[in-house]
Amino acid sequence: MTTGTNAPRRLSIFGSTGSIGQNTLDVIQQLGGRESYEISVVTGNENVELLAQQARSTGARLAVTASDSKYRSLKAELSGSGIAVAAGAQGLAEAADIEADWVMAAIVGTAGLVPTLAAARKGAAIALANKECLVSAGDLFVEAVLKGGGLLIPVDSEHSAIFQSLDENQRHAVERIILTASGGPFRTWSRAEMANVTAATARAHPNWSMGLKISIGSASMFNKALEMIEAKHLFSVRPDQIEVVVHPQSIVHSMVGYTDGSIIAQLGSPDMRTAIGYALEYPRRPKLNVERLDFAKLSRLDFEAPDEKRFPALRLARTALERGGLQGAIMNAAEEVAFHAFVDERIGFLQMADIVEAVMDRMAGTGGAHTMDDVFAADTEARRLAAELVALNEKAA
Ligand SMILES: NC(=O)C1=CN([C@@H]2O[C@H](COP(=O)(O)OP(=O)(O)OC[C@H]3O[C@@H](n4cnc5c(N)ncnc54)[C@H](OP(=O)(O)O)[C@@H]3O)[C@@H](O)[C@H]2O)C=CC1
Ligand SMILES: CC(=O)[C@@H](O)[C@H](O)COP(=O)(O)O
Ligand SMILES: [Mn+2]
Repeated sequence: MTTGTNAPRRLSIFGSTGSIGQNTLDVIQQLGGRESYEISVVTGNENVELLAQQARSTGARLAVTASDSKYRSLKAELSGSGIAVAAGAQGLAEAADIEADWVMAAIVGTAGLVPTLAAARKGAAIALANKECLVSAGDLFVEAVLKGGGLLIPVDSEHSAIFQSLDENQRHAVERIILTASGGPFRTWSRAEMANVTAATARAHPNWSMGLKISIGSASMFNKALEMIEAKHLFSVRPDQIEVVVHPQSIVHSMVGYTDGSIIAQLGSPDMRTAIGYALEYPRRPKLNVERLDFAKLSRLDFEAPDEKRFPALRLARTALERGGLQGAIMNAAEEVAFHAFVDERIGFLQMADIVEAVMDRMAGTGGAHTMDDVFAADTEARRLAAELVALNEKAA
């Protein structure tokens, strides 16, 4: 995990062109940029102009686009730079293979699983923004990190908050973890009002500026559903120890409840750079230029119970946690298909949960998650079933 006494740490940013990726590069810049760190790899997908710009400004050794069809334009953008270029699944495998001490896992969706797993197996410290890795591969992913000898440092704001609030010496006294949820743009809306919303409305998060998938997930609360499962694997807690509370201001990022009744929370402005900086410099805290909370100006902090009738995703997460095995992989895969179908206007907003639930129920008898092949097979079958349901829905409409 270290390169030697004085050598700069080598960092790879998977998903550097996205919201988390750009925030990561901002944090790296704030903390000294090329004077402090060496950038091994930057990866993106469609946005090769930005990727090339990032590769040049960071002096990365390798730039990878996940899209085979973008290889030539990335190559052209970086001609004469001396930066190696690769593409597709092979390119992502190369990205994971290059020596790195720390990897930001910020590719969106299940596409992030294979390269992140490969980097974990090589022993890099994994700063995990991509929650889908853990929801899908769960304990197998954690095992790979442990076997690789690296660290797993949560970046998701709630899990970073819990990580920061968990005292390892008090582990035995952890009673519950409390995930905060903003409630998204439809927090107060009825199901009838949500029925016809568009992706443009659903993606408008009240507090955070994020990529499309997670923003839609906040609106449907599937983001919180994924986070419940992510929490189980990160913190080895029982499902009944995981609570969700709606907190519309997104100032309290999450909390840990202890057996003496104490609650330890982490608070801050809704800015992912704090969690990213914490993961980058862990166990030290860096000095970051992010907005400071002014308690005199915060008029109020509200908390309310989540409504699982209006937001069934939370109930589905409980079901997945209770059923265990491959249900996380199944829920994750079906949700990804349903998300794309909603964005493509093939299904309505409320149908996302209907489809995920139907796929989970149909696959409730699937065996355990013993190997990664089990995970990939469950993922494939869940996607097939979800796609079938999307098509059926279109026919009926
Ligand atoms: N945004 C946030 O504040 C938070 C995000 N997260 C998690 O972090 C992850 C990233 O989120 P976010 O930054 O918002 O997402 P974005 O959509 O903003 O960025 C996604 C990144 O993944 C790349 N990408 C897209 N499709 C593929 C693919 N098939 N293969 C490889 N790379 C691909 C994109 O490339 P390109 O843009 O070039 O097409 C981009 O670099 C998600 O798992 C999310 O849940 C967690 C907490 C907060
Ligand atoms: C920044 C972050 O971690 C997101 O997951 C964010 O918290 C989404 O908020 P909600 O899902 O609570 O709306
Ligand atoms: Mn989160």
